Amino acid sequence: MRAYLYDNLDTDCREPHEQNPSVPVSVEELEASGVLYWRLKDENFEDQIDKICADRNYKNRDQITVSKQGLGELFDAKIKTFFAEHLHEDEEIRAILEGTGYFDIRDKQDRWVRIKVEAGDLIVLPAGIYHRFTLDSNNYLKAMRLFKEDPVWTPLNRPCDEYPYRKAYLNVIEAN
Ligand SMILES: CSCCC(=O)C(=O)O
Ligand SMILES: [Fe+2]
Repeated sequence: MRAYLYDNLDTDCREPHEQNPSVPVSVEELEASGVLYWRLKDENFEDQIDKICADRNYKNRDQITVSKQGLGELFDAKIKTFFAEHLHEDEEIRAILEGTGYFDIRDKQDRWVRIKVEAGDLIVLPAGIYHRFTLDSNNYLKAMRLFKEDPVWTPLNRPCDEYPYRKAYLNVIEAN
């Protein structure tokens, strides 16, 4: 995983969009915005996932393959929804199984931070954080999705900041 400030250029979102010179963002800075990261080793991958699920009370899991083949005729619409800035009332938890892609999060200074993920990365986006997702130019990512409850997966788009979990998120971030 690598994170850096997004260049905010209006070009294809699948390009790296890394500022020049690059402004790296550390795991600690991501944590300050409530984003958690684990690097899972290849051996006993599932055991590591099971331990994180037990520690963080994640009860359900499924898989998603974000590709033309994986999503079929839903692909274009899903890609558009994923890249539309949104938040959830629950954590967004993804263990990357294959491929690569980008999660963009709005940090606590409201800057776009691009998080490049690859197989072996596990990322947790906190409830209430504004984020978006895109594939990169490889156009393929397979991820395990973990959930505290049964997923009622409701991406809620900006600019409404009145959501209770947005307020709760901001309170937690301000408290840090
Ligand atoms: C790899 S799926 C991530 C896309 C997303 O933000 C979502 O599921 O809401
Ligand atoms: Fe999301």
